[in-house]
Amino acid sequence: MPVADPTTFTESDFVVVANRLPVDLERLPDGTTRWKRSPGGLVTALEPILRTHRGAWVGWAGIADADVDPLVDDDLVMHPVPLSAQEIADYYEGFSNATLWPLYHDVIVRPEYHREWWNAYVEVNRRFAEAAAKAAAQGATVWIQDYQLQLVPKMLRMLRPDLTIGFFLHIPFPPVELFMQMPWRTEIVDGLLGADLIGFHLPGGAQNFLYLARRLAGHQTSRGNVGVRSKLGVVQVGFRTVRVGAFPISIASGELDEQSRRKSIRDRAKQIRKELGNPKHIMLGVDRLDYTKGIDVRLDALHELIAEGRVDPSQTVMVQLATPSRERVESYIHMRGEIEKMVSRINGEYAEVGRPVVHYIHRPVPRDELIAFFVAADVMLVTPLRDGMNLVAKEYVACRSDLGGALVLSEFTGAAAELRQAFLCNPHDLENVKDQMEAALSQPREDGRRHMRALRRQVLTHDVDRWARAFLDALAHGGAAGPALIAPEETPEPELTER
Ligand SMILES: Nc1nc2c(ncn2[C@@H]2O[C@H](COP(=O)(O)OP(=O)(O)O)[C@@H](O)[C@H]2O)c(=O)[nH]1
Ligand SMILES: O=P(O)(O)OC[C@H]1O[C@H](O[C@H]2O[C@H](CO)[C@@H](O)[C@H](O)[C@H]2O)[C@H](O)[C@@H](O)[C@@H]1O
Repeated sequence: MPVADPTTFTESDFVVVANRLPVDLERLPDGTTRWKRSPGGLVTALEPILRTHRGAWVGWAGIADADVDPLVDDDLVMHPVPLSAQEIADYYEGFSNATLWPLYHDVIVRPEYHREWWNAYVEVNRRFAEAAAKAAAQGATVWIQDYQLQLVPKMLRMLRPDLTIGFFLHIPFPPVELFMQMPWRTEIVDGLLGADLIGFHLPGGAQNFLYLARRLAGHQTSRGNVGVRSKLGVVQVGFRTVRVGAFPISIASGELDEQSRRKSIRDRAKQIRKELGNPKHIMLGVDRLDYTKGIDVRLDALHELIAEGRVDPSQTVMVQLATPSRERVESYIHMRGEIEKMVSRINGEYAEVGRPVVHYIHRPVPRDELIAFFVAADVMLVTPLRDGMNLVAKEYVACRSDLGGALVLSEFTGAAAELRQAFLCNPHDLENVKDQMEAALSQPREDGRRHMRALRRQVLTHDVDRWARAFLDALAHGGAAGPALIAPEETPEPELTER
């Protein structure tokens, strides 16, 4: 990737600010470095958008103390924000991923609250705000992403009042009772309110935030429910109007549909089936190795289904692709051990030599290989205990132009609100997960085609471009409250502004 001369940069009219750049710098054992694609759905979703907008991306390069100049790749300008090893420990692994991540994912793991982590979070958010202020042209639009950067909207507004500022949260915004645990709860709500528009995946997250803006921060807010890509909520912050809305993210579904039809991918899918021993059923899981994803849930369910004779281990294989993630955070280390024990246990009890029941891969696989797995899989298992959206579920559907396959999908994902024809399951109810897995495995072909057709209609008509356009249009047409927003039933209730 070419490294550009920083003196040649002009400031950009459109800037995305995210914890990670779309590429990570990797240090190789011989001391040299190379760039590789960053993990996760945020990068998958935003990279194509930013390339079409010819914008700039401000983010961390993924390793400690990397003092890297701005880079250009195909018209996309990237501004690396350096983090020290201590800041990675306190801001990224600590406050972002051992405080906010578990708190916002229904406290599946107990969040830890440490003042030094918070201090690092404030400090690093300030650095991102300063980098964004430098990258943005006069009057530019700046779109800040996700829970790692919730203080940036307010900090950036103070530095650059000329900017239009959007914020999007990619993970769930928690119920009020949980958010109230946070010792710095008011600072976070105030930080977000620096934006002109705050976006969530689902209306529920937006409602939770509106309540907090009223009860915790003492601002007047609109009444009535927030809609999906419509009917925004309003928070009146002094003379400024902040809008709050629901914008479910998606994928570049048309492009993925096309890629998955390629002969090379179809051939590879057939070869995968052969390499797996031509089983009758292939079940697939694709996740970052994260305790929110419910990988343990699907392994437990498979184990019991085999033990009860409802799944035949000589005819069924499960492939679990688990990308390494946040590997130094204690809860992730623990979970990896548990999952690997479960995989060994199932194989120990039911595999034959040369024929494992569960194939477990703990490293990222190339994109084309992943698409071939989606094409090959008869049943896709997406069983998170909580997930903001889950793009994998949408990717599977986009890859099934053959109308084959079945999707088992947790009700606790954002995607479940849109993919109603999936085999929806409650991951906290193991019997229900087992029933839905069994139903997906034995679904009659014609029913499967009908379900997949409906799922594909949803995913292909609601792609990532539509998501970005809906958010950016709402951001551009902000300003003073529009006529729909000052309707009588949305007049703020004075009594609710009490602390
Ligand atoms: N190329 C590649 N992409 C992966 C792999 N594992 C996961 N992904 C991608 O990472 C993204 C995960 O997004 P999502 O399901 O929303 O979950 P998130 O990890 O919590 O952001 C999807 O676009 C996946 O296709 C892998 O092994 N290789
Ligand atoms: O950057 P990491 O710590 O390695 O984590 C990867 C990303 O994980 C999260 O993704 C979320 O965003 C997806 C797209 O909106 C959504 O589908 C998914 O449900 C979320 O979990 C995280 O929010 C990103 O910031 C991370 O980069």
